[in-house]
Amino acid sequence: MADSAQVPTLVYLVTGGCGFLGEHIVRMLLEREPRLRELRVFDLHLSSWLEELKTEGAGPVQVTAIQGDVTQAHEVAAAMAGSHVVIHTAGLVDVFGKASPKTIHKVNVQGTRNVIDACVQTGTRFLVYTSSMEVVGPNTKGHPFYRGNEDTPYEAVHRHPYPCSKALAEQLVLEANGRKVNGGLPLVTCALRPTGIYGEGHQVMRDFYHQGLRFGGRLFRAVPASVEHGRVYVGNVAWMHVLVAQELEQRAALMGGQVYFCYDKSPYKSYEDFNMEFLNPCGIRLIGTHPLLPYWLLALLAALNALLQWLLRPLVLYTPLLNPYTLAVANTTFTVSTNKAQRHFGYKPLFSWEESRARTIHWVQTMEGSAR
Ligand SMILES: NC(=O)c1ccc[n+]([C@@H]2O[C@H](COP(=O)([O-])OP(=O)(O)OC[C@H]3O[C@@H](n4cnc5c(N)ncnc54)[C@H](O)[C@@H]3O)[C@@H](O)[C@H]2O)c1
Ligand SMILES: CC(C)CCC[C@@H](C)[C@H]1CC[C@H]2[C@@H]3[C@H](O)C=C4C[C@@H](O)CC[C@]4(C)[C@H]3CC[C@]12C
Repeated sequence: MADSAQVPTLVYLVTGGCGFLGEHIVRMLLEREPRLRELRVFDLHLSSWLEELKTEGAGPVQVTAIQGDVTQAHEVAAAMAGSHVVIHTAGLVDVFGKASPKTIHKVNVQGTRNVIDACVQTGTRFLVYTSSMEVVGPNTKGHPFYRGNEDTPYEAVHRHPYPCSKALAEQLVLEANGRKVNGGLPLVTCALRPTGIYGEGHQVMRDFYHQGLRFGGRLFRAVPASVEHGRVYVGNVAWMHVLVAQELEQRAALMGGQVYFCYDKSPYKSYEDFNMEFLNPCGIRLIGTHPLLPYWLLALLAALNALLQWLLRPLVLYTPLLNPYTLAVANTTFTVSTNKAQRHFGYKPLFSWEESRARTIHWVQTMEGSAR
């Protein structure tokens, strides 16, 4: 990337730019990448805020909305032609059985292969991939990963289609580092592994909030408070993506082919206790200091849900929050403690915990159908 502090020259492409994380990345790039000339937002479904951004919020940057499908190689290549950096965040995030394993594989693995091939074909040299903590774990054996880092040994065993697909896609991205792109220069790739992302726009938080409202302002504890679940604020995840994209050229030898957990100062808590940091100030209480139902009963209910999903599939899509996989993830300690991103590219969280919390609470309070 040419050093062009005065004249913006860079063209970025963000796949999945209309999603929860994608929107934050798009807005962060517009705020924090002064070298940006054009920002291409590629997504299967284009959002209405993009139109507003194009007319009002983008300043001198040209924002180009591209409705497209990452599973279609020609669409990806056409969108990518002439871009310098790709942030590939599009993905099918499904742990509830909404999509078939085949579709998850197609979008997450074949889609990523198409992005890599398009880089090679069009001469795009820098690729940042949104991976996931799930590439590591929790594993199917329920082993805890307690404040581990990128080098912590852990038996990564995947069976669920989502983590399987993310692990395969990440591997493709890392293996592609150094591949020659059109023009003869090497591709530089990097993968970011967020833990559970929270913040403005988080669908699962929205679901828990509405469930709490339906139960008269109450949620019932299902996971022991002692199980730690890693969480990271969406603004900090977006900032990490932008920083990696900015630093990849200068630090290609160090950063190329590397993985980084996404982290910030969010506290270590159980999944439910963490959610209560936001839902409590919005009028929702978590009932019980211990899970109200014993684990064996929850496991039975989860298995029953899985059976019902299978039986009902020909008639209706039954996708409850509780299934054997979500129960296992929520009940297994998985937290991260690392400074690799700081050492390699100077990352520091842009948002403090207090700010992340305040922004998320404000979003819940102003959500459609909220109690206020
Ligand atoms: N949400 C989390 O907690 C979390 C944690 C770790 C990693 N991730 C990863 O972050 C990325 C973004 O996740 P998110 O939570 O913002 O999900 P999201 O569903 O809100 O966003 C994904 C976006 O990708 C788009 N997309 C899906 N299929 C597509 C296709 N075939 N072609 C083009 N676009 C397509 C969707 O329309 C959507 O806008 C994913 O790759 C996910 O695996 C998410
Ligand atoms: C016992 C149940 C009632 C609790 C249900 C909570 C469950 C829906 C939550 C718990 C943990 C959540 C996952 C976790 O934060 C990390 C990720 C990684 C990311 O790549 C995709 C989302 C995912 C799987 C979260 C999904 C929702 C989970 C399972």
